Amino acid sequence: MSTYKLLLLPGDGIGPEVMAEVEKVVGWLGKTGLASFETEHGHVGGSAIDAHGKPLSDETLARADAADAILLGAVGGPKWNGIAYDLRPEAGLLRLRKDLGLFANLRPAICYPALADASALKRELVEGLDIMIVRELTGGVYFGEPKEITALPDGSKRAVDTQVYTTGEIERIAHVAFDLARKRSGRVASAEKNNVMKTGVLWKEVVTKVHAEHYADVELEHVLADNCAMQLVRRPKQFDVLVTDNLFGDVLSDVAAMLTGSLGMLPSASLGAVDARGTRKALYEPVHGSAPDIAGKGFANPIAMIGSLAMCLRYSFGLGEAADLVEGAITKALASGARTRDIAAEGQETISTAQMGDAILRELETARGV
Ligand SMILES: NC(=O)c1ccc[n+]([C@@H]2O[C@H](COP(=O)([O-])OP(=O)(O)OC[C@H]3O[C@@H](n4cnc5c(N)ncnc54)[C@H](O)[C@@H]3O)[C@@H](O)[C@H]2O)c1
Ligand SMILES: CC(C)[C@H](C(=O)O)[C@@H](O)C(=O)O
Ligand SMILES: [Mg+2]
Repeated sequence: MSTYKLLLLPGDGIGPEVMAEVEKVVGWLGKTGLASFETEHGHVGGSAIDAHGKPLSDETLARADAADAILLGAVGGPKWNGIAYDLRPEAGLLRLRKDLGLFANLRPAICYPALADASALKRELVEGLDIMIVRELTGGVYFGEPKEITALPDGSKRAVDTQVYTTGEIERIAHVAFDLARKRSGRVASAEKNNVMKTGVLWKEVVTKVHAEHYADVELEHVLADNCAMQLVRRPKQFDVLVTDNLFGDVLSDVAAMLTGSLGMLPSASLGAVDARGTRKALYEPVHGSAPDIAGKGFANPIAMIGSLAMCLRYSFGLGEAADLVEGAITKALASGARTRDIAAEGQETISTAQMGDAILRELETARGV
């Protein structure tokens, strides 16, 4: 069996707390022989600023580049609020995404059966919900130049962010979305704002062309991003694969999270292009952030982080059965009533981050007959 090199970057706030639970699962997979890992740890974000004076050291970037996959907790927090823009914790994560070419961010929003009543919406609107948001991750307004704040003669300031997309950037994310749709329900919705943005005009044009030339068997719908946000809340099950740009994808995935019960439920995979050897760079992280409001209290939900490991098993290592096992254990732990605070109904008993990790481990052991 291959041994996979995993770089663990816990980061800040609740990042290390949820990473500790994923490490239990990584250890269990190794012990049972379902997968073999060599793990190493590194710093990113605020923890890297504290350790090396910058949010991502060249050495950590080199180790990330050499790893078979990266698991990341979360970055950021009030401790680093006053720091210069390019040195903030979030800049470390953005550099990792950009320098490793992780352009395709998959953010599945699945409503687990036991959580249909924990959703922000009525049960019938979310029961069976399974949306795959495909977010472009290395372009758009996050990286476009110029990006600056300049002083004006009257003493006030002018801030500029630039949204840029090229045909090639849109084509490759469109292919990811259409290929995924073929394995799912065969439907793609593409969200942009071609009514006010040139990048939206190009986005729609390129997605339409890729569809016509290669994916006539897939159903394509174009939707304006603001309407898309509303539709996600009005009738979310109309969507299957939802492809969109970097900024809209960031916002729409947080909206989708609340359909599943909590931001603590959404995992993600950030994938690069497939190389000649058939491998690709990949980073797996929860959609949520460092949650400073609950950090250190021991009640963060580790499911988004553990679900991100399941995505890693599936997308980086082709270990679909192990991924199913982990996702099945999450489903069963929830079905047995395990609830961190964010997904508990009023009056329902809650458990800690570590107890949720243990509940998932117990279900893994039961499933393997250990
Ligand atoms: N990928 C990342 O590392 C990432 C993602 C988003 C935000 N951030 C950063 O995190 C910091 C805090 O941002 P924020 O507060 O706007 O967003 P956040 O995602 O950290 O938290 C938003 C809300 O969701 C709750 N929440 C998040 N994850 C949870 C979990 N696993 N279990 C239970 N509750 C959870 C938090 O308690 C908070 O109330 C900022 O510095 C931001 O830039 C980082
Ligand atoms: C922390 C921040 C840079 C990041 C983003 O905006 O992409 C986060 O919100 C996310 O969703 O991963
Ligand atoms: Mg976000």
